[in-house]
Amino acid sequence: MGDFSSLGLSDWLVKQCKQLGINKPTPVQENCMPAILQGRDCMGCAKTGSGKTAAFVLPVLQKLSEDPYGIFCLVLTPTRSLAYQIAEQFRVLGKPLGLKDCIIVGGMDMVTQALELSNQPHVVVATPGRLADHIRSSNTFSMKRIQFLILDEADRLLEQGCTDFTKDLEVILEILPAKRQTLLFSATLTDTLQELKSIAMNKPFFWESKSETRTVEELDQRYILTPEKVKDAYLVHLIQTFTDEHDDWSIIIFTNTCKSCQILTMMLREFNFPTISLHSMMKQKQRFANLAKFKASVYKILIATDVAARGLDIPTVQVVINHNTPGLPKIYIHRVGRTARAGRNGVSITLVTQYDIHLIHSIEEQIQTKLKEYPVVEKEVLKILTQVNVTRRECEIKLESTDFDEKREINKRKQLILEGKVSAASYKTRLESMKGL
Ligand SMILES: Nc1ncnc2c1ncn2[C@@H]1O[C@H](COP(=O)(O)OP(=O)(O)OP(=O)(O)O)[C@@H](O)[C@H]1O
Repeated sequence: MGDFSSLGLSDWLVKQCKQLGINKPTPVQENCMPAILQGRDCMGCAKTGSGKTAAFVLPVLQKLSEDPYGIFCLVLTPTRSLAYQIAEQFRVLGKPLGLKDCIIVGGMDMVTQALELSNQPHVVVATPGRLADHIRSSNTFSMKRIQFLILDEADRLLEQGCTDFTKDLEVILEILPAKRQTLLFSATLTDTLQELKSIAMNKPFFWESKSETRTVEELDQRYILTPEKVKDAYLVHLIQTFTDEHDDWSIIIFTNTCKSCQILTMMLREFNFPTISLHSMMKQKQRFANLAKFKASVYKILIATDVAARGLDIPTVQVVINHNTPGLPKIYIHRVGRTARAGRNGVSITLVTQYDIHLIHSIEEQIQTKLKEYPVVEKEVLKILTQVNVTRRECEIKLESTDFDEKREINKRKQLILEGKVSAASYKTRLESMKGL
């Protein structure tokens, strides 16, 4: 493996990398960076935690240093926290350039963002929805001269999931110059390859890490077969065991809904575990604050929905627990990829009920790895079963006495209005009936 200089990177950037402990390029960097520096479009597919971010940040910074002007580069990414993480990499590596960046995500003040955009930043990192809102509502900035468009987690941006970015992407692509370099990265590009190729128009250089498995070798992948009713007792038991055995550890627990995230957080706190949550029903500022506290190890346990499944890079995470078995192998790959990053070891434990066994089979088929059973002394779990289930029920009752469900309903309807599926008038009627007016 060569070093960064031999890939064509300038001395000042090699020095910046060294300062951050980035000495040797990872395979995705070694393969994609020369093509990007030559001016080619690029699609890079490499496992989670393999350094895809620096693979695009470094060449962009190099090109920017040769001919600096704003707005030079636009990065699109599916989640708000990822936008901050990517901007941070640009900021740290591009410090000697006096790089100006701007983060455009939902949940933050539009006016401040519009001002920042009109201030000609070199790099804009955005989630598609909010950037499209700015394009629709203002003409104070132009992206006509951008050199780079980067789609991070590109397959997620193009898939039509519960948050559908495709309409916003159309609005954004409309204002970008046809002559630009387009770079697409993800750990799971292959499923949407054809759609992606149509965005990277100019015969993209395609690189995929050659490996039989789709998860990293340093990850120990386990499962626990459990009846639904015993799941939480297993969870509490697992966390207690990790707490007893390790000083320097963090755990991310993934669950399928915001409500479940909230209840599990309340429940683990009742057991005095330092727990914090991250889901889309929380205000943006709260989400950032919680993530920062988790990163700083003030809280050792983060309970999250799939809003945190992709891209988050938190080196201290040693364990990922799937409280529900993910319905799609792709989601599993991203979730467990929050641990065992950049060559470190990690463990993932998926709680599997009898109804989820077929999901595990399709996950195993996709990742080309068999999950191993995680050994647990069942007697110990059964000892705490009643206490855990009673605590959970108490938490459910507590949550029901708050306006959590009402807020959830309001959020759902707002989303439908934004997507044009429901009229504002029918929303108002429903809201009034909910309030008993
Ligand atoms: N050449 C390198 N040597 C050592 N560490 C590196 C190198 N390049 C990147 N890293 C570090 O590896 C970690 C993971 O990188 P990054 O977040 O870019 O992964 P990724 O491939 O984008 O993962 P994901 O698919 O989960 O988003 C980061 O902390 C980053 O600083």
